[in-house]
Amino acid sequence: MKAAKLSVEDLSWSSDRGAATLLHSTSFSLDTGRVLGIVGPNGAGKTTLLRLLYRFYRPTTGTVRIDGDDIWSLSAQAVARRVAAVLQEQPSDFALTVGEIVALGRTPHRRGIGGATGSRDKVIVEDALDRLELRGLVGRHLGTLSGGERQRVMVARALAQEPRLLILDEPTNHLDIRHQLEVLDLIRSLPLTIVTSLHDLNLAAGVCDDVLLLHSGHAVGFGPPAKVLSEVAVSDAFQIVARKEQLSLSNTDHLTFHLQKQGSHS
Ligand SMILES: Nc1ncnc2c1ncn2[C@@H]1O[C@H](COP(=O)(O)OP(=O)(O)OP(=O)(O)O)[C@@H](O)[C@H]1O
Repeated sequence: MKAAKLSVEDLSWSSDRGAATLLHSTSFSLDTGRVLGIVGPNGAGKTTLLRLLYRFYRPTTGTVRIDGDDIWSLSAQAVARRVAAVLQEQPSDFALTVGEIVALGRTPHRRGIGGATGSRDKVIVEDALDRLELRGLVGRHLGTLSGGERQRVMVARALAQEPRLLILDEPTNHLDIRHQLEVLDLIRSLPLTIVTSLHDLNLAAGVCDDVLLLHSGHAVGFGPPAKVLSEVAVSDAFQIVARKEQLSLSNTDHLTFHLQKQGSHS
C-alpha cells in the first residue's frame, strides 16, 4: 500500500449558481499516512467536504490535489485507483454476497468493461477479507448481515480497491463499542492517508493526527485535536458548554458536554 499526499486549496461548494454556499473557502494539507478527522454539528458540511474529496462534487472554487494532481484533471477511473470511500451502503448491494461486494473493489483496476479477474485480484480480495475477518461470511448476502458486519464489508471493499487515500463517512455508525474500537484500531493501523468524519469528539481526539472543525460550512480550526478541540471552539460550534477534564487513570483529556453552565439552571 502507498499513502497519498492530499492538498486542498480554496475549496468551496454551492449546489447551484446563486444558491447558499454549503462549504466556504477551505484550505489544508495532509501529509502521507496522516489521519484527519472532520468534525462539526449536523449540517455543518462534513459530508459535502468528503464528496468534494472523492470527486463526487465538482468544486465551485479551488482544487483537491492528490500527490500533486488535481483530481478533476484525472479520469474518474484514475481517481478510483487512488481514492476509496466508505459510505452508507447502497440498496442495490443487498442482493450481492460478501465475496462479490469485496471483489467489486477491484473494478477500477480492470482493463475495459468486464475485464478478466487475474490471480493478483484474487489475492488482494482474499487479503481484504482476512483483514476484516470476513472469511466466515463470504457467501452471505449483504441484506442478511448486521449493521456492524456490513460496515466491515464496506471497509474490505475499499481496501480491495488499493487506494492511497481512504475516505470514511461516519465509520462508527451502527457499531457497538467493541466494533467501534476495532474499526478505529484498523484505521490507525492502515498505512494510508485517511480522512474520516466522526461525531464523537473524544474518539476523534484519540484516533486522529489532525482534526478539521466545521461550523455552518466554515472551517473554524485545523490541526492537532488538543489544539483545535478547545472548550471555547467546541462550545461555539455545537452551541453547548464543553468542559475539558483529565481522566485520572490514563491522564488523557476528555471532553464533557452540557446544555448550560452548571449551576445556572433554576
Ligand atoms: N446537494 C445539496 N443541495 C442542497 N443542499 C444540500 C445538498 N447537500 C447538502 N445540503 C445541505 O447542506 C448542509 C450541509 O450538509 P452536509 O450533509 O454536508 O452536513 P453534515 O455536516 O454531513 O451533517 P450531518 O452531521 O447531519 O450528517 C445541510 O444544511 C444540508 O441540508
